[in-house]
Amino acid sequence: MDSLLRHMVDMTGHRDHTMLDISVISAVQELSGAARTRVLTISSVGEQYFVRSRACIHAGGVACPEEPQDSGPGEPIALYPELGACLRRHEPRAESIGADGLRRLWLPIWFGDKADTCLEIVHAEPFTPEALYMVNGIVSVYRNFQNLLDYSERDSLTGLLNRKTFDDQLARMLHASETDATVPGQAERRHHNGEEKQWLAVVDVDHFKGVNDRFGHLYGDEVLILIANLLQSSFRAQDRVFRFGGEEFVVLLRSTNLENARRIIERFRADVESHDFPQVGQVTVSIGFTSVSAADSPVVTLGHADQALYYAKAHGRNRVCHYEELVAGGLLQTVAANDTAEFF
Ligand SMILES: Nc1nc2c(ncn2[C@@H]2O[C@H](COP(=O)(O)OP(=O)(O)OP(=O)(O)O)[C@@H](O)[C@H]2O)c(=O)[nH]1
Repeated sequence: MDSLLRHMVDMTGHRDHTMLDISVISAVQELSGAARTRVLTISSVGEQYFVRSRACIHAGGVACPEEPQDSGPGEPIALYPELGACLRRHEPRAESIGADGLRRLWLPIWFGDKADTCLEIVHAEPFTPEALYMVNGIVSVYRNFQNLLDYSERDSLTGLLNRKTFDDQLARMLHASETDATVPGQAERRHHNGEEKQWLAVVDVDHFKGVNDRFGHLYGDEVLILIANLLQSSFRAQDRVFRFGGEEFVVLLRSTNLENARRIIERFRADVESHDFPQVGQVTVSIGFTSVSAADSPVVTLGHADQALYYAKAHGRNRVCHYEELVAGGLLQTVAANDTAEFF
């Protein structure tokens, strides 16, 4: 019991999803004597579901986060038919015995009818009812605590990440890109497709005050929610989408070349332009984007994207502008920046 309490104290002491993941798999691993425990992210691309390992611990090992690579959304769920059936039927758990004779127990973390996280426990022996009871208890605490963390990290209107989480997510993305650089084959890919970088885009709804003034705040809110949905469906699972407040959104695009970044951002702009917003009709967005480098502070990077955004606003709106291109063309000037502000 001491050990269980110690793990509960550890789990509930974190204010960060990665640390929470690590403490839950450490707890399950130690208390159930598993061969391996993982936290899986479940994502969908179109109609297909995929699983990706987010954190892992082996017997006698140290739990650690697993950074996603850019090779795709993960393994197709078809590789784990029992888990796929469990998710389709909204069941609390699934079990299977692998070719290695080891048992796998999957425990999806359900929030309503959605589960984008799942615990996987690999065990040599069948689970006793006592072990299952304890693991289910840990999973319930994990779910409640994840819910609390989500609540503090997300914008209540759109469900997107909020401004508070931006610096942390940016640092993670830069760290992950450094890790990717050591993956065999990445250097060749860069050589063929142009340099892969991280990108930051600032999205601002055009004439949004007019939407509120003509249709009222409720319809204005609905427009923001629909734009948030379009953002989430336009960008990849590895990218990050934030609402910075008001009608301003920020996207962090992970590891792609300039041509792709421009194409993805432009596609989103066009998606908004062609969307029929109930009652309101057509809405457009202006977007400024820039490359992200570890050498620049988040404030400086945001300042660059903002400069490009204001250029787009001043030159007709409903367009995408690239900061480095505007500077190279003499249309914007870089101004010596410090870490707190940049003026132009
Ligand atoms: N409905 C709604 N409106 C909001 C929210 N947050 C900010 N706003 C409104 O967004 C509007 C932003 O207006 P402005 O900053 O003048 O910009 P704009 O009308 O979009 O014009 P441009 O950006 O120049 O194209 C203001 O009227 C705010 O009151 C929100 O959460 N919901």
